[in-house]
Amino acid sequence: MQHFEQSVYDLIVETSTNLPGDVRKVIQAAQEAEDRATRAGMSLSTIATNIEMAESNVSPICQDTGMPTFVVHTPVGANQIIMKQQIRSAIARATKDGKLRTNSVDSLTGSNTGDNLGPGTPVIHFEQWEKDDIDVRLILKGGGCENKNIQYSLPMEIPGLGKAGRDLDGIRKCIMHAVYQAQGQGCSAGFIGVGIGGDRTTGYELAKQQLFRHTDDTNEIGELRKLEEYVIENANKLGIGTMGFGGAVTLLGCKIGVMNRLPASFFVSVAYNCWAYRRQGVLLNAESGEIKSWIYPNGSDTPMKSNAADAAAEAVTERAERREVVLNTPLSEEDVRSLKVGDIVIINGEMHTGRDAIHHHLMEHDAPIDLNGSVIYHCGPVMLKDEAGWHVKAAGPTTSAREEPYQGDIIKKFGIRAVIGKGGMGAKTLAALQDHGAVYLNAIGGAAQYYAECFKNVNGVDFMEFGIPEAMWHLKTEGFAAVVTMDSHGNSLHADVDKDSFAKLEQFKAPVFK
Ligand SMILES: O=C(O)C[C@H](O)C(=O)O
Ligand code: SF4
Repeated sequence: MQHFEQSVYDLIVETSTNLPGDVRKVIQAAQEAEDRATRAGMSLSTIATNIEMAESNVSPICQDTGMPTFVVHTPVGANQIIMKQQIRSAIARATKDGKLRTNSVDSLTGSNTGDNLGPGTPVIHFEQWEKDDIDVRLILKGGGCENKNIQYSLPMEIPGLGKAGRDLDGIRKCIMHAVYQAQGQGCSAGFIGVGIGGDRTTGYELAKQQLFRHTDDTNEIGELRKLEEYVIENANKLGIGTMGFGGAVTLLGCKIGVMNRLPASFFVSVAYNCWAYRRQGVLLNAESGEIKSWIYPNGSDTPMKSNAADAAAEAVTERAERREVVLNTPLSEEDVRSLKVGDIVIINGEMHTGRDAIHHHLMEHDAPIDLNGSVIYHCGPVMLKDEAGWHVKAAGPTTSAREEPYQGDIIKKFGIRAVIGKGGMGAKTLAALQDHGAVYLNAIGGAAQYYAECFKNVNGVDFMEFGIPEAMWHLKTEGFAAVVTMDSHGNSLHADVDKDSFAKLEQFKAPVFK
């Protein structure tokens, strides 16, 4: 077993940096289905470029490298204690090498362990089997999409869809609602795993297990296969689209499993996974721990299409239809008041990251720097330090909705002019944008390599005590492009898409599976 740790390390790196071939194919099909000249089409092109960049940089596809979750099948008698130790050391090494973000946080103190090890992290499930080899599978599922998991307890009344009973049609309603409620916040277009039955814990486990299925497999249970097909076809009629920008592709995959339940309980548990659907696996020789084969198709065999001629034609169409505005920081009130939903903004100058801990902190304290006219980026990057200083290794946006309780007050208190994030914000922030003169810009979630390239220098950092993802990084920025989705005139693309998709959801009220 002298190679076991190295094999697990290779699995971690591959999972974090090279999206598997079956997932790539589904994303390519989405690119073909979506009109390239729309915001959703453009976002999918950016996603495709990001996938390629991550592979060639051998760097994380998304900066949120998730909760590392291993499922290990071993021959009877294999030493699981040693395997666990080696998995943990492979995790720590991959973190040190910048292949994983420091993602393990003490829930009471908020302190980051710095090596992805701690109570409950990583998650390792062992199972024995009759075979001679060891099968190790890993999924890296990020926090934003994890927050969009949802569990239903039937029978219940589902918003927009009415009564959902303890039958296939009730399950159908739960799943349709699960896709609706995620909107763009879990970095749609996404994949869902559904667990029918079990208790609250095993139901979710079953849902997550579905995410280990191959994208093109077929469900052995006839009625579940039909339900999977129904959901894929109809969830895509909700019009939520990539990043919640509206569009033809909202859901990329749906896998449903079933287990027994207690007479009193009927849970439908849904695990939502973003497009950055990072899961891989290896079959290992149980003697040496060497890799015999990979379980899912290798990403490198499915290059993402980036047709230069198409892209150029697209850019011309784009320019004709949409305004592109270049802004240098600090921004003035006049700069941001002139922006409208749909405009593309290119930012140059200094930008500051700020997410959960910083927003909470700034409510009661002063900022370490002058934030007048500033741009705040909701982002928890992957950073590495060498002799030359800090470097940005991955830096896509995080879900902005979590800052909704603070954002409006923070904008006014410090004179912030632009907030960049993903998934949009609510009514309180929209009102503050209008009052104060500020704008919300939506970046493409998960496109961590694409945005990391825009950061030319790390000018400084504050609040390192909050850990790398939560610290306030001051970054010299060139050519950071994002779309105005909430402006200072009371318009919100997010509110519009939500309202629109809810009206569409209501059309799925009538029974389908009797
Ligand atoms: O933590 C992050 O960087 C992002 C998170 O996965 C999110 O989707 O909000
Ligand atoms: S930022 Fe988006 S792509 Fe990355 S883990 Fe979160 S939900 Fe997934």
